[in-house]
Amino acid sequence: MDDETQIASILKSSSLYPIPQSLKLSYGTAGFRGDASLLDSTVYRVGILSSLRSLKLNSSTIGLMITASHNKLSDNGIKLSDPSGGMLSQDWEPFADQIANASSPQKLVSLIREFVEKEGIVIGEKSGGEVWLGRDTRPSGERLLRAAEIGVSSVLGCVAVDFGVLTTPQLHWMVRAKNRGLRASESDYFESLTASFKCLIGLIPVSAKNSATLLLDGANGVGGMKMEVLRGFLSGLDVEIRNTGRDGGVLNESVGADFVQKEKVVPLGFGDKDVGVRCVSFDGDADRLVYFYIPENSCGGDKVELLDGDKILSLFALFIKEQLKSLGDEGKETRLGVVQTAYANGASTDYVKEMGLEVVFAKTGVKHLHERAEEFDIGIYFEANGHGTILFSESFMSWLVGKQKELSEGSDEYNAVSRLVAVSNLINQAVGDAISGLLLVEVILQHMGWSVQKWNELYKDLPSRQVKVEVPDRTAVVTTSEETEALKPLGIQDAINGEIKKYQRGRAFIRPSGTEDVVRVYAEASTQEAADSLANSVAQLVKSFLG
Ligand SMILES: CC(=O)N[C@H]1[C@@H](OP(=O)(O)O)O[C@H](CO)[C@@H](O)[C@@H]1O
Ligand SMILES: [Mg+2]
Repeated sequence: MDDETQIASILKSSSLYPIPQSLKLSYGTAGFRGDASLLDSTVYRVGILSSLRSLKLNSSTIGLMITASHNKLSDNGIKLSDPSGGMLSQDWEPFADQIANASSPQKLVSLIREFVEKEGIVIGEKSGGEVWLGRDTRPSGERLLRAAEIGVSSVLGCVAVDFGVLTTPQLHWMVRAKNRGLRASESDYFESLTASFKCLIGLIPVSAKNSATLLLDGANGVGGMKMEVLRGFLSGLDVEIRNTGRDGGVLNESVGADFVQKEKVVPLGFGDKDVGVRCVSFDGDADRLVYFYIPENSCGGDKVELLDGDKILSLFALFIKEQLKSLGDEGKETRLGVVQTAYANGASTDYVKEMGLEVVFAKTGVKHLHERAEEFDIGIYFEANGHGTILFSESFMSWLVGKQKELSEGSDEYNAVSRLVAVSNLINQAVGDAISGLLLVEVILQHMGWSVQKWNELYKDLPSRQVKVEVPDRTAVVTTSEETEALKPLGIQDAINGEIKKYQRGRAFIRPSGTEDVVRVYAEASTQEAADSLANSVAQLVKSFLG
C-alpha cells in the first residue's frame, strides 16, 4: 500500500482520534472492552480493520457491533462478525491488538502498510468493501458508532452502513444472511423467527401445552426492546416484559443474565408475587439467556432456582435426540455432539453423556466453542452463563431437506424432519442469541407439556461457586489448553490439587479472565458449603502466589 491518497486519508482521520495516554488494550475473550470515554481511537481503528477484512474476503460484508454486553453502563466495546456471521477469525486478533495500541498516526499507518502487504490486500476507489454497524443501548454508542464509520470510510472504496440499535446476534444474523445472498434486514430476522416458531408450534403433537405467562427480565437493555417488537408478530407465546430500560432502571445493574447466573438471586423488578412463575433473563446485548424461578420456600428471600446454559443445552439435546430417534437408523447415524467449557456443571456433563452424546470441551469464549461444534452434523454448544446455539452442518441440512421432500406429509418421520428444519431456521446459526434461544425453549416446553420446575428436574446441579480475585498481574496465570490446570505460577496447581482432595466430588480451577482484570476461581463439591469453602481456599492460594 503506497498509494498517497490512502495514506493521507488515514493520517487525516486518525488525527481526529488520538490514542489516550497509557491505554493498553487486548482483544480478549470477545473483542475490546473498557471505559467508553477511552475507546474512540480503538473503535475508529477497528473500523479500519473491518474494511481491510472485507477487502481481504472479496468485499464480503463484515459486522461491527458497539457493545460491552454485561459490563456496566459506562463501559463500551466492540465485537466483530466475520462474513459467516461467526466471530472475527482469531488469526487477525494480533493485528487488532497492534493497531488498537499504536502510539501515533504514523505508527498506525506503518502497521497497516505492513499488514496489507503481508495479507495481499488490494485497496482502491472501486474495491467495494462493506461494513455493517450496530450498537446496543449504551449512551456512548452513538458517538462511538461515528468513530467506527470514519474508520471504515477512511479505507478507500469502503462504506459503512449504520443499522442503529440492534442486539449483537441480530447483526451477526444479518451479516450471515447478506453474505449468503439472502434477505438480510432486521424485519427479515423477525420474519424468519416468527415463521419457524409458528411452524414448530403447529407441529406440537398433543394438547398438553404449557401456555402460562413467561416473565422476561430485559436487563434494561436492547433485548427487552426487541422482544416487544417481536411479540407483536407472534401468537402462541404470552410474555410479560420487565426491565425494558424505560422504567428508570440502569443497564445490567442488579438485573440481567450475568447478574442472575453469577449471584443466583432475583433481578430487580421480580419478587414474592412471582413465586413459581417461569422467568428468563437476557444480558445487555441479548446474546445470552438464563431461566429461573423463585421457589415456594423462598420466604421473602431473594434466592432463585437457576436454569443456566447447561440446562438449556440439555433441554435442546433431549428434544433433538427425540427427533432423530423418530428417523430410525438414519437418525442413529447422525453425529449429534455437545460442546461445553470447564465451567459446565459436572452434573450436566454426566447427563448428556448418559444420553449417549459425545461431549467435547473447549476454551472459554464462544469463538472456541463454535469452532468445535462445527465438527458435528448437529453441534450444540453452550457456556454455563447462557451463551450458545445449535449448529447444523451444510451437508446434514441438504440431506434433511431432501428427506423432507421424500417423506409423506403428516407421518411421524416427516414431522420429526420438519421440526429439525424449523429448529435450524429458528435458532441463530451465526452466534448465541437470547431471543431465538427463548423461542426454542418455549416451544420445547410446550411440546413436552412441561413446567419450568419439571424441566429443572432433568438433573440436579452439583453445588458450585465462582469467585473473582484481583491481583497485580493476571497474565501471570497460564493454563493448559482446556483451562482446567494452571501451568504457571509454578507450584500453584499442586497446591490446588491438595485442596481439591479434601472434598467429595471436588473440582476446581483458575484462569485469568479475558474481559475483566481478575483471576477467576471455579469450584464444585457435593454440598454448597463445601463448594464455597473450596473456592475460598483456592482464592487464598491465588492471593498468596500472586498477591
Ligand atoms: C466464566 C464466564 O462466564 N466467562 C465469560 C466472560 O469471559 P472471561 O474471559 O471469563 O472474562 O465473558 C465472555 C464474553 O461474554 C464469555 O464468553 C465467558 O463465558
Ligand atoms: Mg452478551
